Amino acid sequence: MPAPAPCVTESAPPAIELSGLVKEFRGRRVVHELSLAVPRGSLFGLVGPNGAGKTTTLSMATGLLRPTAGTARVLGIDVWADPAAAKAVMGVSPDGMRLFEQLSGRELLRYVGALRRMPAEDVAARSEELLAVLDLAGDANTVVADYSAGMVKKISLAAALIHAPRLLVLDEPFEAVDPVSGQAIRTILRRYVATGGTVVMSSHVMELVEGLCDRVAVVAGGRVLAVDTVTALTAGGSLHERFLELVGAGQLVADDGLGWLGAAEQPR
Ligand SMILES: Nc1ncnc2c1ncn2[C@@H]1O[C@H](COP(=O)(O)OP(=O)(O)OP(=O)(O)O)[C@@H](O)[C@H]1O
Repeated sequence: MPAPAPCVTESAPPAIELSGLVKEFRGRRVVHELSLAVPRGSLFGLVGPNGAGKTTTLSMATGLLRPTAGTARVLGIDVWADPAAAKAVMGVSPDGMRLFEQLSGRELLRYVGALRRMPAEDVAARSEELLAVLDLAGDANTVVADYSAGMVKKISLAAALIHAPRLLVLDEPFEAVDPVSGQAIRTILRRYVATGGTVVMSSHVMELVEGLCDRVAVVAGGRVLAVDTVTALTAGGSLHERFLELVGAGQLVADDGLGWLGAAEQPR
């Protein structure tokens, strides 16, 4: 697997530094002056309920969505002032981003490698290795349009990794991925961080974040409710419990809610 270039120094700026990020869609504010620092070398989880602003925040942090206000820096580079430099040090797997679907998985990786101006022989070797570890070798010549949702997630991760970036930003990387591939991805991410990389990933699966990540931020309503090490945040409980405490039980169905949804006799 390609290892990220080592870059860790005491005084180095954080892997991601978001300051006062705001996003408004047609006047509706969905991210509210959000500030967050992700230390280098972390495996950082971003969790929050549906509509919390995770994808919007990650999109602003990676140069995919222009903030209404605020700044985003990756490894010290201002994403919106110097997007080319910022994108060169990042690998991004956005949620729902359309890939070049008429290319096969192998062609897509070669294309991404060429866009990254990598030597063709490196791209070829890394592509085959990534396809193998992600269990896509048998479908390497299938067009991405014919991939399942889980296969699309995996080829998108491979495309994000191919240039051995120093920072990986992954929106729901495990969604729709089978357990065997999930295990392979966990191993890849742990090894990547152990060799100097930083991962920021969003997920809805608390157990996954608790078992994999070392730091976590809980986001709701476009604001950071808590950010800490997983150990500190879950002290005395699980991330699942802590998440429900932080986000509130307002989203839960009241005991007497949906009373009509049951095995009651249906009217004839
Ligand atoms: N292009 C858009 N136009 C208008 N509103 C948007 C747009 N994209 C996102 N939103 C709104 O911004 C809010 C945050 O959405 P976002 O997709 O960032 O949440 P999320 O935390 O990633 O949710 P999920 O866990 O469901 O994927 C939601 O209220 C959503 O409706």
